[in-house]
Amino acid sequence: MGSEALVHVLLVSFPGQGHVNPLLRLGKRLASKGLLVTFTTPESIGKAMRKASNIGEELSPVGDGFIRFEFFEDGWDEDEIRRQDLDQYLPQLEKVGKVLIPEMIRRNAEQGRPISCLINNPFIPWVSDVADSLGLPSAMLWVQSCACFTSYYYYYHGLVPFPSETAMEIDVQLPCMPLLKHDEVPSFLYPTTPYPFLRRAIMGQYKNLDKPFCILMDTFQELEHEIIEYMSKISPIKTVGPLFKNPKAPNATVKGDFMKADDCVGWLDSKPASSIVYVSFGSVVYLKQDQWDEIAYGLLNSGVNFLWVMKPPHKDSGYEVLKMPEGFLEKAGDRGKVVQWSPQEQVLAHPSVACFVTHCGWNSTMEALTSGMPVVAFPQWGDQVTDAKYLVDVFKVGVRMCRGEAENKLITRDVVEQCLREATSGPKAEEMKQNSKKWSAAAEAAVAEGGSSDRNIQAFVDEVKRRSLEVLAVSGKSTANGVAELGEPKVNGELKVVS
Ligand SMILES: O=c1c(-c2ccc(O)cc2)coc2cc(O[C@@H]3O[C@H](CO)[C@@H](O)[C@H](O)[C@H]3O)cc(O)c12
Ligand SMILES: O=c1ccn([C@@H]2O[C@H](COP(=O)(O)OP(=O)(O)O)[C@@H](O)[C@H]2O)c(=O)[nH]1
Repeated sequence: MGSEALVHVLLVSFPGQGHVNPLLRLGKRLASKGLLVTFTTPESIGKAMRKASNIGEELSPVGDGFIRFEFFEDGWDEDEIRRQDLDQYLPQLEKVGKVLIPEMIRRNAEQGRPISCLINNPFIPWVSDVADSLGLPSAMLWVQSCACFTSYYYYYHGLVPFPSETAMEIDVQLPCMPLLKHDEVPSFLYPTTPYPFLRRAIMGQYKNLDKPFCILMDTFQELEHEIIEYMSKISPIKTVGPLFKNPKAPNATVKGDFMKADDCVGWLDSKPASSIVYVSFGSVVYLKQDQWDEIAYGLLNSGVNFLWVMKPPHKDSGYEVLKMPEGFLEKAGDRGKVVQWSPQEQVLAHPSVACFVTHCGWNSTMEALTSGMPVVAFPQWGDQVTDAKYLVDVFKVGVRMCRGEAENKLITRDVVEQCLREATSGPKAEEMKQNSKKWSAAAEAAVAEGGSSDRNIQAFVDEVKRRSLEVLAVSGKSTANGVAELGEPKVNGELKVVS
């Protein structure tokens, strides 16, 4: 391969699955447009990613560019339980990151790969400070909906009243959004949330919101049209989603799963079209045993086929390990399959799958919409309750099975059964399927060449390239042509291209 010069961006991710997936997908998108991308996150997760996904030391070609990985130590022992406490872990990440990320940047420059831009996702806002201190531009990838971005923005700036100790049940009206009932507002904002540390983590990002020159979002103009237009006037947002659709680089090439997906495609293949209900609550939500049992019986009683993800709890989470009800697997027989982790993108794209019982995390929401998959909404907390509202009432692709953990209500097997029936057969199911197909087509168009998200990505890449010349001119450390020299394998092997 001949010598090539590529602009180099560094992506710094918070170590959560729902954060890594969209940032890595953005990395692949940027690489496919001809950038060199280095993806970094703490080694604790790096280890899991290397084991579960096909990640090595090498540079992987993606479209016109490349992606590579470097991990950094978070300074704690492998089995440190304080990682479970974000109020302790986030300051620790900031402390070490502010030293190690500049070192990583320096090392890359010395090796002929000067970095021109930093991109982070929420919970690690100090990445913009690192960029500032080195005279580099930074951008942030927001990994939830624009509606949630707006909700947090209005809360942070105190622009409208939100539920408070004195008025818990007030509804919230934000511009260009449907009226949110008190329990449809992102639940970290309730005064009584059991997760105030997640509110603090998100608010930390808003404190630094003026630093990134651009806020990329994993949504698309046609999906949240009015609110995107409105917020664009207030904040430098650019919609680039759905990131998981990458026409130029199939996702299978580089993945960031923390757990190896169980093989279930053969089983899906063996079932009739639209006969399976896929059930998954993402990577962090963990239900209680009594609720788990009701879902199990609801699945049995409804007569559907099902693929159910039962992930093990994190060893330090304090969650009790869930069990299937006595005799459940025997009764289900070949009608059901239970896995620890699924290849969700493949599952949602599979013709045997009829609908998705989801916790409505934003990644799952975008993946379902893009795959044309109707949903049964089972939100628990955070942005999930707002996403459920949109899936059911705005996008009209879902039936609601619950309103969230705050409701503190056991959803019985009868309700589960009724929702599954409604989502898989009859006029409502048909209508949801049609709407899903419409969103899937709109999503495809947004990421296709010349579509709204594709144009935004291209504009972002052009801007990064433009700024990279400024950065290198100022730093005076430019290589002959102002960008990283690639292609000639270096003696230390760092830049060896494997194909
Ligand atoms: O990984 C975490 C951690 C965590 C804690 C300790 C530690 O050492 C490492 C990680 C804490 O809260 C989370 C919250 C999340 O909410 C999820 O965040 C997504 C992206 O914002 C949304 O789309 C979903 O709806 C929402 O459920 C997703 C996560 O991945 C995490
Ligand atoms: O069995 C599973 C469950 C989840 N996911 C992926 O994990 C991510 C979960 O993100 P989401 O925002 O939906 O939820 P979170 O885990 O952050 O609550 C999504 O990209 C899913 O496709 C997966 O690949 N296999």
